[in-house]
Amino acid sequence: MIRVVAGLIEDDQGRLLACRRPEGKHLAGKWEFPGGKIEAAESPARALVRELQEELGVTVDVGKALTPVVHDYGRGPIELIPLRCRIASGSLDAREHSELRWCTAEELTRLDLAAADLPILAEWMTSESE
Ligand SMILES: Nc1nc2c([nH]c(=O)n2[C@@H]2O[C@H](COP(=O)(O)OP(=O)(O)OP(=O)(O)O)[C@@H](O)[C@H]2O)c(=O)[nH]1
Repeated sequence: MIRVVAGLIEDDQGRLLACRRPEGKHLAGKWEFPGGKIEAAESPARALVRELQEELGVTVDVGKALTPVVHDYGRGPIELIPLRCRIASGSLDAREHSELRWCTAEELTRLDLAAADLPILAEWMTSESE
């Protein structure tokens, strides 16, 4: 199964960073939490640090994991592993997304999120902030 890590990046106001998938990719136009495929022999946390450096130009401190979600968009199952994190250094640069947006919980519920992210958002909304 393809394993994918997704970063729940929180700011000081308790908002999360949502990222919009660009045209030409699977799920174009949908919003997601930034991250990507975990490479062989790589931990989810290590993969998240690498992916967020590549796609957003930031270094993150990785926190707690939420419950992984298995989802199939019709191309085979993926396991999406959510990790809470915070930006430690760097400034955000949308290198692989069409748009970045800091969102409150209420704003996130109104975004057109990728289906696999919906249970993750629901769990995040009921969890205490670290
Ligand atoms: N990064 C990321 N991927 C997600 C999320 N939710 C979700 O369903 N995915 C799916 O996980 C897969 C891996 O994401 P990716 O960003 O590394 O892959 P990709 O689009 O570059 O490659 P692909 O088009 O071959 O799948 C994609 O099919 C993507 O749609 C999410 O919140 N973050």
